[in-house]
Amino acid sequence: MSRTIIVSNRLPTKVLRTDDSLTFQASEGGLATGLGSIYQQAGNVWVGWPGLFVEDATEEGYVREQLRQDSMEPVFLTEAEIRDYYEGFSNSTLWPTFHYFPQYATYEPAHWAAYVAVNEKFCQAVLALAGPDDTIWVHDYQLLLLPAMLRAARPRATIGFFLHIPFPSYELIRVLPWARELVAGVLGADLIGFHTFGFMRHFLSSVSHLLGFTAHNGRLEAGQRTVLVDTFPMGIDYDRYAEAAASESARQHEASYRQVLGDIRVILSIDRLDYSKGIAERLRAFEQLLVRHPEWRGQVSLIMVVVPSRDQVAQYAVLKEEIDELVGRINAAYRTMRWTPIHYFYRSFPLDELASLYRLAEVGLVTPMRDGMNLVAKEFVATKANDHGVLILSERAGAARELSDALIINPTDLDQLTAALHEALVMPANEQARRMRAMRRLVRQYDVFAWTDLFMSRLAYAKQEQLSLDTDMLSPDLTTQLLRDYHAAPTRLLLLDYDGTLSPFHNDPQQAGPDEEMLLLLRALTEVPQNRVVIISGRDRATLEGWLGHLPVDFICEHGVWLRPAGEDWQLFQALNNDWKDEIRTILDLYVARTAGSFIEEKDFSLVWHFRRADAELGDMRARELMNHLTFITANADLQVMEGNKVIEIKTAGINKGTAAARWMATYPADFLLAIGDDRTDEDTFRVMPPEAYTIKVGPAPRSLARYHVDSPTEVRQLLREMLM
Ligand SMILES: O=P(O)(O)OC[C@H]1O[C@H](O[C@H]2O[C@H](CO)[C@@H](O)[C@H](O)[C@H]2O)[C@H](O)[C@@H](O)[C@@H]1O
Ligand SMILES: O=c1ccn([C@@H]2O[C@H](COP(=O)(O)OP(=O)(O)O)[C@@H](O)[C@H]2O)c(=O)[nH]1
Ligand SMILES: [Mg+2]
Repeated sequence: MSRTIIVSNRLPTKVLRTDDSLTFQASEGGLATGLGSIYQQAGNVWVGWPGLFVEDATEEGYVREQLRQDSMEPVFLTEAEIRDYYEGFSNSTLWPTFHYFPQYATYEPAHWAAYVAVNEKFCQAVLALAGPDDTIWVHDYQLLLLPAMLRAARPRATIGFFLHIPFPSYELIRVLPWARELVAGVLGADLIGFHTFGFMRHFLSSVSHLLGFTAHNGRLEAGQRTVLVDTFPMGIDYDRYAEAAASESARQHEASYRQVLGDIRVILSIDRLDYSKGIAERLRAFEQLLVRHPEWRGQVSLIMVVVPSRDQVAQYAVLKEEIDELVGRINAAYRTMRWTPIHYFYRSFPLDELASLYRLAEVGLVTPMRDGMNLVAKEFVATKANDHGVLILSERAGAARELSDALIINPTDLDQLTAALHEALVMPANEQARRMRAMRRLVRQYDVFAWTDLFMSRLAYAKQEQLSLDTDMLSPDLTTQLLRDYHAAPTRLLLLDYDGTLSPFHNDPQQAGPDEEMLLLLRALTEVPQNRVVIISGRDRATLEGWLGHLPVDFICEHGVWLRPAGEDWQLFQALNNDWKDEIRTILDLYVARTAGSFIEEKDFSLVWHFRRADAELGDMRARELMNHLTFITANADLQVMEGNKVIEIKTAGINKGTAAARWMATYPADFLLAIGDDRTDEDTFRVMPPEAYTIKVGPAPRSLARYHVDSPTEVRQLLREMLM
């Protein structure tokens, strides 16, 4: 049976050492609480760190055994690994960078080395567990390299990746000396998920800048593979929180708190201690509320739960002091014998007590500077069965994309935050109910189970698509077969594309002329009497004639417009007119003016807009725009618009490499047929070839009509050399 292997840095259970014994306790933090509800289904297993340094093999065996009973597989980490990989690279480099606090980031090569090593350790743990049909779902920033590591070991594995924290703008990620490796690591997955479209957009932009891969509609052509990228806002286990809040135990806790508080109204704040959460700013806003609206003194208290987190990381320790100091100062300044402004707890609470706090609170105050999602906001909503209560939510939490009925605030705007607190406290009941009802419906519908289902079904789809369009790599065995057929054939037709096939791409197309090796190879191939060698290219005839005209090869130029069998004169595929050129050239001129680095190439019967030298993203955006523009204009003209590798070409309809290749096969029938090409326009050639022909796609994107693919022109030349041996 196939199952899902969940992999994350932290297991949903953490093991604590108290005096002489070990205790097993639920982990805090959104990832563990969110996914904690689902991993035990259907034989799934969760791989991660149990939060404990084991003392010896016996203890390790014991913990492993205990966790296995709950479908967890521990990855034990040493103190040095936790220092350098977890506190170091994960939480002192990646976390601050991804949350837009680059001033807190450190860049330590030793931390990077540990990060690589621990990702490798996780990889080994997963490989030891995963069968070929299992689905592997990797979570979060601590394991960015893991998808590619797994892919290298298991090329056909089904791998999903989800990032729980923001993905920042390229301008932040580019600062990291390891930016390329990190992004490439994630691309080992078949599907990559983010909480919001904003994070996804930043990721795609970084991939394009760092690795040169572009995406259309969330489909990223990444080297040999297609990777799907999409947004999946994570939900909570709604029923679990709603039930916990309705439980007898939560009611009792609430009643006992109420007894102590009297009729004081409660604002609630819950987070891990983290500078991304805006805790200090929240305290200042509460203080300002007491200053600007003294009527709330003695009436309203802030209950603030701060869960200890990453306390070995310097910035967290600094923040702890700041919060302690602020709370102390505010309480000292305003408290009375019967009223405490801030009830501050620096520890974690079990679910039933947490639920009673949610019940107690009229206002949920969630004000992170940056947050991937923020599940506390959703939990607060889930517990409000009576639709009474107001959520104040930072516009920079992922949750704000969904919970638009909250009071949405900018957490750096202290005045706005203060005003929102006041507004929440005076909001009429019917308005509270209207907002809360809408939010509750959403949180209930898109719960963590819906989230998992959406991700998993999309992952299955990604995999299926990947497999169905897979073109086989031209393996040594297949090469042997090809050579055998070639040598056995009395006549052979070899259709060779030029750019990207015989010759690697060059920034200036006019610099991509043949080198000595290519000329010798082509000459040698034509000297074999059984061979007919055809250069089938999109290029203009003058250029190709200048480069290769002295060789006895056939030419098919301008995508089939101009033809020249070896030793004969140039001829047109059919009579053509050029009346359309002026109008289209005017449009292309506009795109050249608006896209620095792009230019127009004019051929006898076509016009080409090149954007290889433009900024990758801008070029891509303009290309979309131009395609739309041209589709509209060429609809009634007898023209076709073709997208190639960083080019858009406009020419007379009905002629392409395929029509020309078909004419060649009819005119010069051969027993052995070979077509090699790298571009979308070469797909026209592949399409007309009979099934027994050898068709080979060159370069990254493996989705092709060709039967086989090779990596680059280097392999093409190698193959041609072998044909001569
Ligand atoms: O494992 P820790 O270092 O103790 O940190 C706890 C977790 O914090 C982060 O949670 C994130 O995931 C939530 C669910 O998607 C999301 O709501 C929140 O905005 C994120 O910050 C972190 O991403 C996890 O890996 C940690 O385990
Ligand atoms: O005493 C506590 C306080 C909080 N939480 C949980 O910790 C999670 C915090 O997740 P969130 O997405 O809000 O932020 P993160 O800590 O993941 O950045 C929520 O599910 C809370 O219910 C908890 O288990 N015990
Ligand atoms: Mg080409």
